[in-house]
Amino acid sequence: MDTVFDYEDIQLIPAKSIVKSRSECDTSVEFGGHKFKLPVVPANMQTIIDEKIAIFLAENGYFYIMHRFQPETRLDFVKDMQARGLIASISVGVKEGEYEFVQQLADENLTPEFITIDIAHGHSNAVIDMIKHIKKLIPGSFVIAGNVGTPEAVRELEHAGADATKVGIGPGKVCITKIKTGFGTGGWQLAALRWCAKAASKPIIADGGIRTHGDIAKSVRFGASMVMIGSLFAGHEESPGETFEKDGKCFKEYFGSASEFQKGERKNVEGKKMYVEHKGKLIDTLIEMEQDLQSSISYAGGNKLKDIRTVDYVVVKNSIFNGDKIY
Ligand SMILES: NC(=O)C1=CN([C@@H]2O[C@H](COP(=O)(O)OP(=O)(O)OC[C@H]3O[C@@H](n4cnc5c(N)ncnc54)[C@H](OP(=O)(O)O)[C@@H]3O)[C@@H](O)[C@H]2O)C=CC1
Ligand SMILES: Nc1nc2c(ncn2[C@@H]2O[C@H](COP(=O)(O)O)[C@@H](O)[C@H]2O)c(=O)[nH]1
Repeated sequence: MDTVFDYEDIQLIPAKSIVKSRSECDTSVEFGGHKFKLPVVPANMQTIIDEKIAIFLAENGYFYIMHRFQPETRLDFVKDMQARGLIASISVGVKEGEYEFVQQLADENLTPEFITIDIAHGHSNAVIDMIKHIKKLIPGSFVIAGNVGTPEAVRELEHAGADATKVGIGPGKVCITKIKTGFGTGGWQLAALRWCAKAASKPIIADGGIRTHGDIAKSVRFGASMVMIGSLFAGHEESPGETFEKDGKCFKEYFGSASEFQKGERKNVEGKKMYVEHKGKLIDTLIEMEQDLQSSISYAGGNKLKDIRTVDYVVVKNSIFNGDKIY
């Protein structure tokens, strides 16, 4: 591991533009055999995505991953999405009941297009066993496994059969893993992504720590095929979190999947809750993300997402915000 840095420490260096308009730049990405409008996926968390949002995203060409916190609804969810002709993309854990759920999918001949194994410490035999279980029973599903933060973990999960790995332990906005345990990639997530991407032979999802739209381009530059985002997707009109009003302003709750609010108990808590100012419609954020990424591609001197992959960059420790606030 050489120098470490995070998103705010990096600036990408512009190259001569080859387009007349940013609208010529194509932000689409191929992932798991499907084409999506953006290399971005809202976090599979209960205050970020629900069934309505999943349908909206799938119908409009965006990737989504449904969370796993209403386990009893997942079978019908898969059936419903596929009956609509939409991609079914679900999450699973690693406890005993999850093995039975995968068996149930197989028994009913259901093959969700994507299954994400959503565990805090993904570099474990528990995840390796679940990858093997899914691949044995539902070989047609594209399996995303995580979360991890080292090249060894990426290699082991890929070797076990994962089709993609998710990188990010502790960089999330409502994450307290780094404080509670002393471990993780919080504060150096972008460098960890680069470290992992160098070892990967399959796609990587960068997960957590995205604070600005420019961070999406930086993730792509450092090896991400897809970028998972929580806080920037919280607080929308459609967001599932509860609305809260203070001093005439509207806020929505955003809480961690390992918070007491998700777990319903204070045991092994590694997440917290915050209130995010109301942001308007989800589609407006997605459109702005697309426009900003088109602009990034033009600054990269190209017209496709992959043109960002090869741009030069500089490390400007703690200086790029220069006191500016983003939003
Ligand atoms: N990306 C991140 O940085 C983090 C994300 N999260 C999110 O929180 C949610 C809950 O995660 P998680 O607690 O894994 O899920 P679960 O509560 O479903 O736990 C999964 C299993 O793994 C065990 N487990 C949990 N943490 C560890 C660990 N550090 N080492 C060994 N075994 C462990 C649990 O047992 P037991 O509970 O008895 O230990 C349980 O058997 C997920 O959605 C996850 O993505 C949570 C923390 C960090
Ligand atoms: N350590 C924890 N990480 C969590 C928890 N719940 C979710 N997450 C991770 O955060 C990202 C979203 O990060 P953001 O910076 O975009 O807001 C999410 O995808 C998970 O990987 C938690 O309780 N503890």
